[in-house]
Amino acid sequence: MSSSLVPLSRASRSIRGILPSSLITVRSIHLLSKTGIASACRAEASVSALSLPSCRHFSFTAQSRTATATSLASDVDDSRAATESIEDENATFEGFKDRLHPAVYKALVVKPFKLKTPSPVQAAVFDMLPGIAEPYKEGITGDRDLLVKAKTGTGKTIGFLVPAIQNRLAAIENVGKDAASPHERRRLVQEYARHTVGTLVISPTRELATQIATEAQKLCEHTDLGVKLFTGGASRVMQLRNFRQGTPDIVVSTPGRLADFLENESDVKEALESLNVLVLDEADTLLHMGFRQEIENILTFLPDAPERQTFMFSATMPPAVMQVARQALSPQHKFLDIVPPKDHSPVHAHIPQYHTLLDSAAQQIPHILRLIAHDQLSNPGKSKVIVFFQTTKMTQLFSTMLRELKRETLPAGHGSRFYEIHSKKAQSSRDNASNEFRNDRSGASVLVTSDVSARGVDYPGVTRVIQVGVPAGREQYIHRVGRTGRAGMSGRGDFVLLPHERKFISSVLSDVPINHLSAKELEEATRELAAKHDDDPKAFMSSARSGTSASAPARFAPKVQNVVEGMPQIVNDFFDRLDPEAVREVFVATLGFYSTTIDDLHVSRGEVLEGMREWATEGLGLAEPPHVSEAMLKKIGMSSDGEPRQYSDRRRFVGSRTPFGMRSGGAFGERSGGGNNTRTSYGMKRGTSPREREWTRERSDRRDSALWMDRGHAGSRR
Ligand SMILES: Nc1ncnc2c1ncn2[C@@H]1O[C@H](COP(=O)(O)OP(=O)(O)OP(=O)(O)O)[C@@H](O)[C@H]1O
Repeated sequence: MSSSLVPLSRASRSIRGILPSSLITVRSIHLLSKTGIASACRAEASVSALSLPSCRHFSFTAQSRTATATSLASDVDDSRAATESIEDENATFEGFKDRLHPAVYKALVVKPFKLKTPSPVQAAVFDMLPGIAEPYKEGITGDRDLLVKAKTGTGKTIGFLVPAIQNRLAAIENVGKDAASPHERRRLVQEYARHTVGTLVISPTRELATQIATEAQKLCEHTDLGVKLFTGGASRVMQLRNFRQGTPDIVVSTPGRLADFLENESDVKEALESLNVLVLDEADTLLHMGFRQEIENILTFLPDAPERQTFMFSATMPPAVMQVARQALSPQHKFLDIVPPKDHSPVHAHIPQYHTLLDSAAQQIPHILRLIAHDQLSNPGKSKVIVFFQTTKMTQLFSTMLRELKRETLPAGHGSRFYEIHSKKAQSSRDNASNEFRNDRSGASVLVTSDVSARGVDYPGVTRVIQVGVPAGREQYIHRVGRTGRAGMSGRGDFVLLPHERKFISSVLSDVPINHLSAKELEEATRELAAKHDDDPKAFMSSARSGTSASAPARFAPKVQNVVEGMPQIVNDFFDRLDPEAVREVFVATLGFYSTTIDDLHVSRGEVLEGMREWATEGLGLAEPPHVSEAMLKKIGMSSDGEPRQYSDRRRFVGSRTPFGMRSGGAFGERSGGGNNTRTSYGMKRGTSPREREWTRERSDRRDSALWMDRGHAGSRR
């Protein structure tokens, strides 16, 4: 965002934003009171029998039953830092009844949430109520800003929304206390509520912003408060109209759309000038390079501390970002680290994690399919898998391939439902996919996605997260795994690495409890489960029928063993239908990705390039590795001096049919240059996917080719 966004009148103002650390002295130490910690820990006691439909047991592991309050000054004066842990005791929301506003309490406990027990992070925050939700008034002091680190899926959203909502309710209550008449007071309250924003929540992705706004709306159900959502990719006009109707008590936004409105819409700008509470969710992402400048600029439009309270929440807080975070908070802020003192892993111990280092890229697709098959067999009628890929292009290609292959390679076959989310999709299509996956009850669903789904997004009941290839850093790995095992439920993480990515585990994830699983072990485990199914399909599927998640569980093939055994051949035969040009696009995009993560790989650029060449030939059956000019390699930071090796082996798959480098026509405008991949056929040669075959037949039947062209292209436009 350009610096012109900074209003001139405010440009010279002292911004409690991102200032050089030397300009701010961390001078206060604030610890949670003993009672505070005690009740935080009480809340973490064996919590169960919650009535959330998706969450039968919200029980935290023994290791996670300790709240830690650490002074922000600990690096300044270690002797004054403190860590306390208190024994578990049972706790319920009832215990916080006198601290929660009756309307908020009702939303949490009665309807719509029907929760029984606060999570550790919620208990720690609620224990600071009502003080933490006190609106600003002259002379107010105390620990009003919060920096909170708590594991993924532990209810941070409610943790920050409750004090934010209570702050707004209290602020409205304070308006017009000295008014001459009740009528005058009503007028003042209306005026205030209509023209000021109480809380602004900034979130890095549209999906997450939408989810937070929904959660806020539910929490406000028994109040008159209004929730407004600003996100890119949706109609500006509609969002502004919505903002101007009712009251903007809580505004949830992504940074880009917010900056746009602040710059161009004076009423939005003015309403935010008297903001009470700012929440940065996924704070480390927002304060990291990609968003930092935009956030800095947004901060210039908001009041400074202490008028503005700031809450920052995340599951991860790398030291460098922590420094920046501290500078964006008031000196009197509190740091809640809801991670047990000896548990340095930000991932729950109850989520078993496995990594597989593939011997060859040829194993990649079979291994991914086997992991999905293994999940369907391990969780019959309840399988819900998320597969993460490194880039949008890679996500598009694998989404196509997995959909095309599902019928013949997965136990639930055609009944397996696939969803696709990435930034090249139109927002409406992203929203639909997100909602449908969230509500999917097929018991055999798979979301294929890029990192737009890595953080914060809550899909209850995800049984497994599969990460294909190294992510963009340690934090991203943690957040991706955090899409499973949420709210105390079980889950599993699998991480699939190509040979050139082998050093990532030891160099980046050394403190994460991650087990090795060989491709062979998975193969055997899947085979065993398939045999068990085939022995007695009825008994095997009985858990699916008794399970609560699937409404009509997808049925398995009668002989799952045949499916499992036949999969490698089906995959090999499939390569013939792949469009080499699409593989080349993915190849280039992935090299670009590696150029930004090369330090985490601890291998040379030459080795990565070689590894990707093998991926294209061994893994995806190209006759030869894609040609990328030296100039292009230089441009994307992946230039290599090494000689490429000779490729001969897997030419049989495509080489004879489609000369490398020749486009074969492409599928419905969904080719290079991006565009919105609303079709499922990215990466397929024309006429090779069932749907395309069908459409191609249709086309030849019709004389009106123009009509066909319209149909073919319509879906790929935004
Ligand atoms: N006290 C509670 N009891 C039971 N379930 C809860 C409770 N609080 C929140 N949940 C549920 O737990 C799930 C995870 O909550 P939420 O998305 O807020 O987690 P988070 O900590 O923000 O995760 P992430 O770090 O991934 O953003 C949601 O489905 C939410 O409705």
